[in-house]
Amino acid sequence: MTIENLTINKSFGGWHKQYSHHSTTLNCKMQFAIYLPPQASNGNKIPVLYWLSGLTCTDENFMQKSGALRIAAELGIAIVAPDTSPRGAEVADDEGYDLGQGASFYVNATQAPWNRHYQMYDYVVQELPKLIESTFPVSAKRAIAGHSMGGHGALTIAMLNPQRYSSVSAFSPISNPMNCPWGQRTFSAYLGKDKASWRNYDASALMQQATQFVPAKVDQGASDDFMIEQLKPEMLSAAAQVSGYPLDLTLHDGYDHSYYFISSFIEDHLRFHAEHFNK
Ligand SMILES: N[C@@H](CCC(=O)N[C@@H](CS)C(=O)NCC(=O)O)C(=O)O
Repeated sequence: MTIENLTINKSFGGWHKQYSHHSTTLNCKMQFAIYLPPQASNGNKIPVLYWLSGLTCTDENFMQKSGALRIAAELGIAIVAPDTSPRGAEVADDEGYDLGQGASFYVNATQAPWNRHYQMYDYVVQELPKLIESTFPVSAKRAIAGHSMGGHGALTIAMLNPQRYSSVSAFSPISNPMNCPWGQRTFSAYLGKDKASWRNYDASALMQQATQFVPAKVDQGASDDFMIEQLKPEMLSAAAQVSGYPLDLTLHDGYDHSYYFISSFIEDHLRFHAEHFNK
Protein backbone atom coordinates (compact mmCIF):
# COMPACT_ATOMS: atom_id res chain seq x y z
CA MET A 1 0.00 0.00 0.00
CA THR A 2 1.46 3.35 -0.93
CA ILE A 3 0.29 6.50 0.69
CA GLU A 4 1.15 10.07 -0.26
CA ASN A 5 1.78 12.77 2.30
CA LEU A 6 -0.08 15.98 1.36
CA THR A 7 0.47 18.35 4.28
CA ILE A 8 2.40 18.46 7.54
CA ASN A 9 1.92 20.98 10.35
CA LYS A 10 3.36 21.03 13.85
CA SER A 11 0.68 21.46 16.52
CA PHE A 12 0.97 21.29 20.34
CA GLY A 13 4.36 19.61 20.01
CA GLY A 14 2.99 16.88 17.72
CA TRP A 15 2.21 16.70 14.02
CA HIS A 16 -0.97 17.05 11.99
CA LYS A 17 -0.63 15.33 8.62
CA GLN A 18 -2.91 14.69 5.65
CA TYR A 19 -2.47 11.74 3.33
CA SER A 20 -4.07 10.31 0.20
CA HIS A 21 -4.09 6.67 -0.83
CA HIS A 22 -5.91 4.35 -3.19
CA SER A 23 -8.61 2.51 -1.25
CA THR A 24 -9.24 -1.00 -2.51
CA THR A 25 -12.46 -1.14 -0.46
CA LEU A 26 -13.90 2.07 -1.91
CA ASN A 27 -12.40 1.74 -5.37
CA CYS A 28 -11.15 5.32 -5.43
CA LYS A 29 -8.55 7.68 -4.05
CA MET A 30 -9.19 8.69 -0.42
CA GLN A 31 -7.85 11.35 1.87
CA PHE A 32 -7.48 11.20 5.66
CA ALA A 33 -5.90 13.28 8.41
CA ILE A 34 -3.92 12.05 11.39
CA TYR A 35 -2.76 13.90 14.48
CA LEU A 36 0.30 12.34 16.09
CA PRO A 37 0.90 13.78 19.58
CA PRO A 38 4.45 14.27 20.96
CA GLN A 39 4.27 10.83 22.65
CA ALA A 40 4.29 9.22 19.16
CA SER A 41 7.93 10.31 18.73
CA ASN A 42 9.43 8.46 21.69
CA GLY A 43 9.34 4.91 20.35
CA ASN A 44 6.08 3.90 22.04
CA LYS A 45 2.94 2.75 20.29
CA ILE A 46 0.04 4.97 21.28
CA PRO A 47 -3.75 4.41 21.18
CA VAL A 48 -5.91 5.86 18.40
CA LEU A 49 -9.26 7.62 18.34
CA TYR A 50 -11.09 7.40 15.01
CA TRP A 51 -13.32 10.42 14.39
CA LEU A 52 -16.22 10.23 11.93
CA SER A 53 -17.57 13.59 10.77
CA GLY A 54 -21.06 14.62 9.75
CA LEU A 55 -22.82 15.57 6.54
CA THR A 56 -20.90 17.89 4.18
CA CYS A 57 -17.60 17.43 6.07
CA THR A 58 -14.17 16.24 4.93
CA ASP A 59 -11.13 15.14 6.95
CA GLU A 60 -10.55 18.82 7.82
CA ASN A 61 -13.56 20.05 9.84
CA PHE A 62 -12.81 18.22 13.07
CA MET A 63 -9.07 18.78 13.03
CA GLN A 64 -9.45 22.51 12.43
CA LYS A 65 -12.53 23.36 14.49
CA SER A 66 -12.90 20.95 17.45
CA GLY A 67 -9.97 22.04 19.60
CA ALA A 68 -9.12 18.35 20.17
CA LEU A 69 -5.41 18.50 19.40
CA ARG A 70 -4.33 20.23 22.62
CA ILE A 71 -5.95 17.51 24.75
CA ALA A 72 -4.74 14.69 22.48
CA ALA A 73 -1.21 16.05 22.94
CA GLU A 74 -1.63 16.02 26.71
CA LEU A 75 -3.12 12.51 26.83
CA GLY A 76 -0.91 10.88 24.18
CA ILE A 77 -3.75 9.86 21.87
CA ALA A 78 -3.50 9.81 18.07
CA ILE A 79 -6.59 10.98 16.16
CA VAL A 80 -7.52 9.77 12.68
CA ALA A 81 -10.18 11.58 10.67
CA PRO A 82 -11.23 9.93 7.41
CA ASP A 83 -13.24 11.70 4.74
CA THR A 84 -17.02 11.21 5.00
CA SER A 85 -17.49 9.26 1.75
CA PRO A 86 -15.78 8.06 -1.39
CA ARG A 87 -15.19 10.95 -3.79
CA GLY A 88 -14.30 11.70 -7.40
CA ALA A 89 -15.81 12.38 -10.81
CA GLU A 90 -16.47 8.67 -11.33
CA VAL A 91 -18.17 8.22 -7.92
CA ALA A 92 -21.99 8.33 -7.85
CA ASP A 93 -23.43 11.50 -6.33
CA ASP A 94 -26.67 13.37 -5.73
CA GLU A 95 -27.50 17.07 -5.79
CA GLY A 96 -28.67 17.03 -2.16
CA TYR A 97 -26.11 17.55 0.64
CA ASP A 98 -27.60 14.55 2.47
CA LEU A 99 -27.00 11.80 -0.12
CA GLY A 100 -23.92 10.74 -2.08
CA GLN A 101 -20.52 12.39 -1.73
CA GLY A 102 -20.09 13.76 1.80
CA ALA A 103 -23.00 11.63 3.02
CA SER A 104 -21.95 7.96 3.09
CA PHE A 105 -23.71 7.20 6.40
CA TYR A 106 -20.83 4.74 6.99
CA VAL A 107 -22.73 1.75 5.55
CA ASN A 108 -21.85 -0.85 2.90
CA ALA A 109 -24.21 0.00 0.04
CA THR A 110 -25.89 -2.95 -1.65
CA GLN A 111 -27.82 -1.01 -4.33
CA ALA A 112 -26.60 0.30 -7.70
CA PRO A 113 -25.14 2.74 -8.50
CA TRP A 114 -23.96 3.27 -4.92
CA ASN A 115 -22.52 -0.20 -4.24
CA ARG A 116 -19.54 0.36 -6.56
CA HIS A 117 -17.81 2.80 -4.17
CA TYR A 118 -19.94 3.33 -1.06
CA GLN A 119 -18.43 0.69 1.26
CA MET A 120 -17.50 3.07 4.06
CA TYR A 121 -18.35 0.62 6.84
CA ASP A 122 -15.66 -1.79 5.66
CA TYR A 123 -13.25 1.07 5.00
CA VAL A 124 -13.57 2.44 8.56
CA VAL A 125 -13.62 -0.96 10.31
CA GLN A 126 -10.99 -2.82 8.26
CA GLU A 127 -8.93 -1.05 5.62
CA LEU A 128 -8.20 2.24 7.37
CA PRO A 129 -7.08 0.77 10.74
CA LYS A 130 -4.90 -1.76 8.92
CA LEU A 131 -3.23 1.07 6.99
CA ILE A 132 -2.87 3.27 10.09
CA GLU A 133 -1.49 0.46 12.27
CA SER A 134 1.06 -0.62 9.67
CA THR A 135 2.24 2.94 8.88
CA PHE A 136 2.28 4.93 12.13
CA PRO A 137 3.52 4.23 15.69
CA VAL A 138 0.09 3.31 17.01
CA SER A 139 -1.15 0.34 18.99
CA ALA A 140 -4.24 -1.76 18.36
CA LYS A 141 -6.05 0.10 21.17
CA ARG A 142 -8.88 1.89 19.34
CA ALA A 143 -11.78 4.12 20.23
CA ILE A 144 -14.32 5.64 17.87
CA ALA A 145 -16.31 8.87 18.00
CA GLY A 146 -18.24 11.13 15.70
CA HIS A 147 -20.77 13.88 15.11
CA SER A 148 -24.29 13.63 13.70
CA MET A 149 -24.02 11.22 10.72
CA GLY A 150 -20.59 10.35 12.17
CA GLY A 151 -22.10 9.82 15.62
CA HIS A 152 -24.46 7.31 14.04
CA GLY A 153 -21.43 5.72 12.31
CA ALA A 154 -19.40 5.54 15.51
CA LEU A 155 -22.20 4.04 17.62
CA THR A 156 -23.19 1.42 15.05
CA ILE A 157 -19.60 0.45 14.25
CA ALA A 158 -18.69 0.09 17.94
CA MET A 159 -21.77 -1.99 18.71
CA LEU A 160 -21.17 -4.27 15.71
CA ASN A 161 -17.48 -4.70 16.66
CA PRO A 162 -17.33 -4.62 20.46
CA GLN A 163 -13.99 -6.44 20.49
CA ARG A 164 -12.30 -3.80 18.30
CA TYR A 165 -13.06 -0.63 20.31
CA SER A 166 -12.50 0.11 24.00
CA SER A 167 -15.02 3.00 24.05
CA VAL A 168 -17.35 5.02 21.81
CA SER A 169 -18.64 8.57 21.97
CA ALA A 170 -20.90 10.77 19.91
CA PHE A 171 -22.05 14.35 19.61
CA SER A 172 -25.63 14.81 18.37
CA PRO A 173 -25.81 11.38 16.69
CA ILE A 174 -28.53 10.39 14.23
CA SER A 175 -29.80 7.91 16.80
CA ASN A 176 -32.62 6.15 14.98
CA PRO A 177 -32.00 6.59 11.22
CA MET A 178 -34.73 4.09 10.27
CA ASN A 179 -37.24 6.57 11.64
CA CYS A 180 -35.97 9.96 10.47
CA PRO A 181 -35.96 11.69 7.06
CA TRP A 182 -32.15 11.73 6.61
CA GLY A 183 -31.84 8.02 7.39
CA GLN A 184 -34.88 6.93 5.39
CA ARG A 185 -33.63 8.78 2.30
CA THR A 186 -30.09 7.40 2.43
CA PHE A 187 -30.93 3.88 3.59
CA SER A 188 -33.52 3.52 0.77
CA ALA A 189 -30.85 4.56 -1.73
CA TYR A 190 -27.88 2.60 -0.32
CA LEU A 191 -29.63 -0.45 1.16
CA GLY A 192 -32.89 -0.70 -0.79
CA LYS A 193 -36.47 -1.02 0.32
CA ASP A 194 -36.12 -4.06 2.60
CA LYS A 195 -36.06 -2.50 6.06
CA ALA A 196 -34.67 -5.66 7.65
CA SER A 197 -31.24 -4.66 6.29
CA TRP A 198 -31.61 -1.17 7.82
CA ARG A 199 -31.74 -2.44 11.40
CA ASN A 200 -28.10 -3.48 11.31
CA TYR A 201 -27.15 0.20 10.85
CA ASP A 202 -29.55 1.71 13.38
CA ALA A 203 -27.95 2.64 16.71
CA SER A 204 -31.22 2.42 18.67
CA ALA A 205 -32.13 -0.98 17.19
CA LEU A 206 -28.62 -2.31 17.92
CA MET A 207 -28.51 -0.84 21.43
CA GLN A 208 -31.86 -2.33 22.34
CA GLN A 209 -30.68 -5.85 21.53
CA ALA A 210 -27.04 -5.51 22.65
CA THR A 211 -25.52 -8.17 24.86
CA GLN A 212 -21.86 -7.02 24.65
CA PHE A 213 -21.27 -3.47 25.80
CA VAL A 214 -18.73 -0.86 24.64
CA PRO A 215 -18.83 2.03 27.15
CA ALA A 216 -20.70 4.86 25.38
CA LYS A 217 -20.84 8.61 25.99
CA VAL A 218 -23.27 10.83 24.07
CA ASP A 219 -23.74 14.60 24.28
CA GLN A 220 -26.63 16.44 22.67
CA GLY A 221 -27.35 20.17 22.45
CA ALA A 222 -30.90 20.97 23.59
CA SER A 223 -31.14 23.87 21.08
CA ASP A 224 -30.03 21.73 18.13
CA ASP A 225 -32.46 22.43 15.26
CA PHE A 226 -32.08 18.83 14.02
CA MET A 227 -32.77 17.15 17.36
CA ILE A 228 -36.49 16.50 17.19
CA GLU A 229 -36.94 15.55 13.54
CA GLN A 230 -33.59 13.89 12.71
CA LEU A 231 -31.54 12.96 15.79
CA LYS A 232 -34.05 11.53 18.30
CA PRO A 233 -31.74 11.00 21.31
CA GLU A 234 -34.74 9.80 23.35
CA MET A 235 -34.86 6.65 21.19
CA LEU A 236 -31.28 5.83 22.17
CA SER A 237 -32.02 6.36 25.88
CA ALA A 238 -35.08 4.13 25.63
CA ALA A 239 -33.06 1.42 23.85
CA ALA A 240 -30.32 1.55 26.52
CA GLN A 241 -32.91 1.04 29.24
CA VAL A 242 -34.20 -2.11 27.54
CA SER A 243 -30.79 -3.80 27.29
CA GLY A 244 -29.12 -2.20 30.32
CA TYR A 245 -26.51 -0.63 28.03
CA PRO A 246 -23.91 1.57 29.84
CA LEU A 247 -24.91 4.75 27.97
CA ASP A 248 -24.03 8.14 29.46
CA LEU A 249 -26.27 10.57 27.54
CA THR A 250 -26.38 14.24 28.53
CA LEU A 251 -28.56 17.02 27.15
CA HIS A 252 -26.91 20.47 27.25
CA ASP A 253 -29.07 23.59 27.52
CA GLY A 254 -28.65 26.20 24.80
CA TYR A 255 -26.12 24.35 22.59
CA ASP A 256 -26.82 23.80 18.88
CA HIS A 257 -25.55 21.36 16.23
CA SER A 258 -22.33 23.18 15.38
CA TYR A 259 -18.64 22.88 16.17
CA TYR A 260 -19.19 25.56 18.87
CA PHE A 261 -20.92 22.74 20.77
CA ILE A 262 -18.34 20.06 19.90
CA SER A 263 -15.41 22.26 20.92
CA SER A 264 -17.10 22.98 24.27
CA PHE A 265 -17.18 19.30 25.28
CA ILE A 266 -14.49 17.54 23.23
CA GLU A 267 -12.12 17.54 26.21
CA ASP A 268 -14.58 15.38 28.20
CA HIS A 269 -14.76 12.92 25.29
CA LEU A 270 -10.99 12.58 24.98
CA ARG A 271 -10.60 12.06 28.74
CA PHE A 272 -13.38 9.44 28.63
CA HIS A 273 -11.55 7.53 25.87
CA ALA A 274 -8.19 7.88 27.66
CA GLU A 275 -9.70 6.38 30.83
CA HIS A 276 -10.87 3.30 28.89
CA PHE A 277 -7.57 2.96 26.98
CA ASN A 278 -5.85 2.76 30.36
CA LYS A 279 -8.13 0.08 31.82
N1 LIG B 1 -27.40 22.88 7.23
C1 LIG B 1 -26.17 22.22 6.93
C2 LIG B 1 -26.33 20.77 7.26
C3 LIG B 1 -25.03 20.11 7.36
C4 LIG B 1 -24.43 20.18 8.73
O1 LIG B 1 -24.94 20.79 9.69
N2 LIG B 1 -23.31 19.54 8.82
C5 LIG B 1 -22.68 19.37 10.09
C6 LIG B 1 -22.62 17.88 10.33
S1 LIG B 1 -24.25 17.16 10.25
C7 LIG B 1 -21.25 19.90 10.04
O2 LIG B 1 -20.41 19.46 10.80
N3 LIG B 1 -20.97 20.85 9.14
C8 LIG B 1 -19.63 21.33 8.89
C9 LIG B 1 -19.05 22.27 9.87
O3 LIG B 1 -19.77 22.84 10.72
O4 LIG B 1 -17.80 22.48 9.82
C10 LIG B 1 -25.87 22.39 5.45
O5 LIG B 1 -26.80 22.52 4.69
O6 LIG B 1 -24.67 22.38 5.09
